[in-house]
Order: sequence, then C-alpha cells, then structure tokens
Amino acid sequence: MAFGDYQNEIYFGGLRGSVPPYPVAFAALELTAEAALPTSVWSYVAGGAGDERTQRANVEAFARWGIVPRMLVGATERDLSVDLFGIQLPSPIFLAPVGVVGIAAQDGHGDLAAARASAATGVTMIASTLSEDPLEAVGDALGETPGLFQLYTPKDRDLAASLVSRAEAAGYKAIVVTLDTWMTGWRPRDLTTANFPQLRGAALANYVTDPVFRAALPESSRNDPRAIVEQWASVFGNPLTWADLPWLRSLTTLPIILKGICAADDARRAIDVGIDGIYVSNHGGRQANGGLPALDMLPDVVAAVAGCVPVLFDSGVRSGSDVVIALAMGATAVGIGRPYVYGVAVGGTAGVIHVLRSILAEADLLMGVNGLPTIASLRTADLRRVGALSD
Ligand SMILES: Cc1cc2nc3c(=O)[nH]c(=O)nc-3n(C[C@H](O)[C@H](O)[C@H](O)COP(=O)(O)O)c2cc1C
Ligand SMILES: CCCCC(=O)C(=O)O
Repeated sequence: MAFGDYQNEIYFGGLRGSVPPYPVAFAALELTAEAALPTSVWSYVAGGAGDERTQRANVEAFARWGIVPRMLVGATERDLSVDLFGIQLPSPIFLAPVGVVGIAAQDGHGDLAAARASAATGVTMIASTLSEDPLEAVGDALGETPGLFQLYTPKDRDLAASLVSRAEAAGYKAIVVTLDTWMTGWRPRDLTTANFPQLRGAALANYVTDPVFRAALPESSRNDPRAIVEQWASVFGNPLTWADLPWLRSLTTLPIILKGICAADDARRAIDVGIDGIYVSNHGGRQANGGLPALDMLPDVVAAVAGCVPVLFDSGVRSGSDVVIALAMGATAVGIGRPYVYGVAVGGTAGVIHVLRSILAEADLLMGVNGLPTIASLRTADLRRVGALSD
C-alpha cells in the first residue's frame, strides 16, 4: 500500500459522509490539541526557551527553500524506504524522543500510544529515557518495528550502564545520546506556571524500575515519591565532554548516535572517535534561544559527514513538505516531535497514526508530483533558496 493512499481514504470517507476523525492541517491540529490539554501541560509541550524565537525560526526556515519540479518522469511508484545502520525502514521519518509524553495522553500512557502507532505504521520510534512507561513495556508495544533508545546520561555511570544494558536486552537497535539537555534551558512558560512535570515525578518510570537507581535510595524511601524525585534531580544530567566518549563507546556494541550536534567540526570529531550517527537538532528551540534554526545548520553538517554515517534531523518539521526539504538537503531520516505529541493529545494511538500517515501521504504525493520518486532522486533535487531561481 502506498503512503499517498491515505488521501483517497479521506476523500472517499468524505463521499460516504465521514469526515477525517482528526484535523489534517497542522495549525488545526495544534488548536485542537491546545483545547484538549490543561494549560500547564500545553505550556510544557508547546513552549520553548526564552521568547521562543529560535523555536519559531525552526518552523519558518522551511519556507525559505523550494524544489524545482521535474516532469515526464512517470513517478507512479514511489519508494520512501531508507537504510539506517543496516535496518531497512519503510519510510524516512521517525518519532523523535519525547519525554513526559504521558502527560498529553488521556490515560497517562503516551509512550505506549506512540509505540503502538509505531508498530502500526512501521515508523521507528526513539524511546526517551524520561518515559512514564518503562522502556521494556515500550519495547514490547513496538512489536515488529525496530526501536531506538534515547539516553539522558546520568551523573552515576553505573546507572547509565544499567539503562543501556536494559535497552539492549529489550531489543532496541541503537542508543541516541542527547547532548544538549544535561540541564534545562530557561523556559518562561514553565516558570510562569511553576510547572516542570518531572518535578512531580512524571516520567521517571525508567529510574524507579532500575536496580542501580533503587539501590542508591535508602530502603525506607524506595516508595516515597518525593525521595524519588530528589534522587532523580541529583543524578539526572551529566554534561558530557569529548573525554567521556570512549567510556560511552565502551558501554555498548550498538550504534551510538549523538543528538544535538549542529557544528560541522563537532560532527567530524565525533565520527573520528567512532560515533555511528549524527543527529542535527536544537531540541525544538526548548534549550537555547537565540540560536540558528536547525535546518540552517543541516547542510554544513551533511557536507562534513560526507556520507560516512547517517545524519538524522529534527526541529520544526510540521508536514510532508518539510520532510521532503530536509531529505533533499541530505538528512537520512527526519524526526517528528511536537506534531506527534499533539496526535497523542487529540486521539491517543489513533491520533498519532493519523499524524504520521498524513505526513507520509503528503511526502509521498509530493515526491510523485515533483518527479522525484525515490529518496536517492530527492537527494539530487535542485533545491534553491526561495526567490533565487534565476541566480
Ligand atoms: C514535550 C517534549 C519533550 C521532549 N523530551 C525529549 C527527551 O526526553 N529527549 C530528547 O532527546 N529530546 C526531547 N525533546 C526534543 C525532541 O526530541 C525534538 O528534538 C524536538 O521536539 C524537535 O522540535 P519540534 O517538536 O518543534 O519539531 C522533547 C520535545 C518536546 C516537545
Ligand atoms: C530535562 C528535560 C526533560 C525532557 C526534555 O527533553 C524537554 O522537555 O525538552
């Protein structure tokens, strides 16, 4: 079945009098999600760092690029599959790691909702360390779809090793180490609502189920929510340096991907020390305000990596058109963040499936009408700055 078929499902459903169950346009999805969530939850998910100019710039950056369409190609069959570390994925998108996604779900199980959507669509999921369902349960819910595990490296190295070995045992195919969030950025919306869900104990399931974490808690406090949160806060973020990478490498034989690399020099140096994948992201503008849009940093990193390892990308992706532009710029696979959280908010598993199928349908149809039917052909696309066609 082609991804673009979702368009016909919606059209013909309309002919039979059924409207799509959830909004299709991102702006409408956003409004519906906002209406479905308490203000503090909406602020946490939708908000970002500082005055959120970098978060907005991430989205706006996509509108500055355009693809020159090719005709007479007969692109009736499209192939959106990609190879990631030897894993053949049916599509070039993935669920970016989102901690605390449970707070957006009616039943508190946003991680499982996302994993089930991943199982249903074949869209791979990067499961966050900060989940409300333990990584083993998320892994089970992924079914046949390969999952990746995102690691927030704690200060306690034994705890880091334990999380990684649990991820290996649960069948995750790679470890994604997030570098940009060893402490949280200045997030005025959360500060205004005095809301940081982790401080209420949300999303600490991987810690409370971990033998190393539990052993560090006095026996009398093992079921005390406040002691658990305090223990978590004391171990959460280890600001890694280059000197830590050999230790990180020694933890696992799985591929290691570094998330948050945006500078060409950092990408080159990471590859030199044996890192298997680079993940360009500015955390959706949630960490450093005043920085460049993530998309603007992608071409330099792609050039520096020169095809040696996969380059993952996220930050600001809202549609299939955005996915196509990031792929044309050289990303190997493109991460969906906030849109899927809004899918969880409006419809749980079904909401996420709808969001993913909509994004994939648009990307698929776009590749057809642009005459660029494969990811390889997309990479050769004539991508120009808007307004620069005659340069
Ligand atoms: C509510 C929320 C929680 C997030 N939690 C994590 C996390 O636990 N680990 C991580 O590496 N990135 C996390 N991110 C960042 C995403 O992986 C991704 O980089 C970001 O959402 C991309 O920006 P966009 O959603 O605006 O496209 C989170 C993002 C959001 C919105
Ligand atoms: C301490 C970070 C919490 C999860 C996260 O990555 C985010 O809110 O952006």
